Amino acid sequence: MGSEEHQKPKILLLGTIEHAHDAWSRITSIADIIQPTSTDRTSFLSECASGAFSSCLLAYRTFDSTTLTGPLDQDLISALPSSIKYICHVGAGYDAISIPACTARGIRVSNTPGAVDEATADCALFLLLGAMRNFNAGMTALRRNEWRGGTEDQVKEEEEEEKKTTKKTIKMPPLGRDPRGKTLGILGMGGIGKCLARKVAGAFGMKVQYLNRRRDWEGEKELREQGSPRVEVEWVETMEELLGTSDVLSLNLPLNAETRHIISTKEFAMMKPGIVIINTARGAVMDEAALVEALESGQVQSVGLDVYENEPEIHPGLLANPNVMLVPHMGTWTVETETKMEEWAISNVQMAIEEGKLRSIVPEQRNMQ
Ligand SMILES: O=C(O)C(=O)CO
Repeated sequence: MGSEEHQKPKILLLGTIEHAHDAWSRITSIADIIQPTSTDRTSFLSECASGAFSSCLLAYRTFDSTTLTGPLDQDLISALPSSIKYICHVGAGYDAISIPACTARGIRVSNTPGAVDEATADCALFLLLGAMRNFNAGMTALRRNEWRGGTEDQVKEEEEEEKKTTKKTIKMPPLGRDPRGKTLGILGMGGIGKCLARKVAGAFGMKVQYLNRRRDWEGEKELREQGSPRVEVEWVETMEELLGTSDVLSLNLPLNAETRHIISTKEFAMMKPGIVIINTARGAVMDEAALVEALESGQVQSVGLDVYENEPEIHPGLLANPNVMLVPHMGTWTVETETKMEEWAISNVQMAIEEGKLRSIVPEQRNMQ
């Protein structure tokens, strides 16, 4: 036997292993790890051209490694050595990777779908309640040393004044709305959407309806049979119906060429006036400039956002609006979930090395498995 046959496969590590060290140690025992020395896209492309990664079988990448490589678009995929056969992404959303470019080069891509569901749905729940109850306006007033929009003394003074007259002078955030009995419309009924449906029905007593590319009969049955209390979800056939009859809209669909700006001026006009919108998917599924206008006109009452069109930049119209609750992309930001995501991605690496296939290949490539 030649010595080549005993060589371990090489793995290109884009990003770092933060949590799943035990799982990663299984990989380091069966593969050699190559890490780039470059610090930006230009030098990364030069490093690719220098042959530094030649003979790597697979690339493991984190969401944050985009700051090094930029998006894994056509140019970057073409720069990778032809030995790369798999890209194992840590995260559910893989919009930073051009799947057509990978498919054309025979590169199979995996993501970590189920691992993110609970934490992302919890984040949506937080944003939903915060946006419905106008908590952001009250919380930011407090940080300005104001009590619900005025100093405590001012408020007391104004209360005294109010007793003498019938004049209402106390500055308060507008009254919020209770979620109970309201209708949540979910756009995109995947794992996160279903998890959210279960949570809002159980915790808040909300009604749930959804729009998806296809009606998910199996998912509806699961929700009915496993939900506690029973979760009855209604399927709606059109965007008009979803937007026109939902009190709250949650965006839970992946970002791709078809879903970019799926919510824009025309869709805002179809919405029930005063709707509340939650986005934990990707910023660019909604047209941010159009959202700012819809908030200013009052067509949209309030929003809760975890994701933005040009992260880490946020539209100034969103930052300035007290009816906007903002979280800096922290949907999966928990020890348990980040660990689970890394472990899931590592299980894809292990399967690729040992069995030549992926545990969770992206849906567009199912026929390549
Ligand atoms: O899993 C994802 O796609 C995320 O955005 C987590 O940060």
